[in-house]
Amino acid sequence: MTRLSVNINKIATLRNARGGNNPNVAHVAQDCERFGAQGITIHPRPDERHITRQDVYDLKPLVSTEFNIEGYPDQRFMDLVKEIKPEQATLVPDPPNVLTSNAGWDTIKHQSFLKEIIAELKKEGIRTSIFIGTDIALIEAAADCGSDRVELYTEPYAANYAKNKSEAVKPFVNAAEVARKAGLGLNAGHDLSLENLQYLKEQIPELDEVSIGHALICDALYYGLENTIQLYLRDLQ
Ligand SMILES: CC(=O)[C@@H](O)[C@H](O)COP(=O)(O)O
Ligand SMILES: NCC(=O)COP(=O)(O)O
Repeated sequence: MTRLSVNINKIATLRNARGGNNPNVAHVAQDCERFGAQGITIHPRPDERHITRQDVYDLKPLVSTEFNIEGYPDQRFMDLVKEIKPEQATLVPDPPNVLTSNAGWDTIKHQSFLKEIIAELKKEGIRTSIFIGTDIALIEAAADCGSDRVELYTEPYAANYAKNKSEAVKPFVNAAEVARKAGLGLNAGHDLSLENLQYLKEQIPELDEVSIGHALICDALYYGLENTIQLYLRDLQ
């Protein structure tokens, strides 16, 4: 079964736009779970452009499925994650000012750093995932870092899907095979949508989890949040 983890960053973006508490991020997270989401993902960035530190504390006691916290593992992130103890921490190589995540880790260049971080998180009982591209050597190096899982950065797949979906998915199918052989669990995320999700799942049925935010929240403006979550779950059958 591939779990759908709904990334609620954009709910916080809308809330922050007016400075109040509408939409209520914690209530939306609970509703996402009630509508069938099998996880909640957040990415508390240093500038708090969407998810704030307080949101993380507010969400912790309420998330009843799987809580996945993404971010660059600086001291701020590590202290927060070790205190909150989510089911999963996803390590993302984002610099503070990046518009959105736009690359995976160089797990060869940063191997000693990542090994240390992952050991620290696993000591707390937190499952680890490394956000990564489809480079075979880097995926093998992710296993050497001791990570439980990798999350395939799927923006290149989404960007090329309309042009030629079979070509777009090939690197990801290969990467999934290498991850499996290396004993890594397999997540995927970034720019997944109702256009491209079903084909990805058909080509990589062994996916453990997809985390989806931007497109899903945009779809919810038209279909409603409950219907939208059901549509994404349908595409993961
Ligand atoms: C790691 C990943 O692909 C997403 O969590 C992405 O970081 C979303 O971040 P924004 O919602 O800030 O674009
Ligand atoms: N890890 C990917 C994620 O959480 C959501 O990415 P997106 O769907 O907002 O592009």
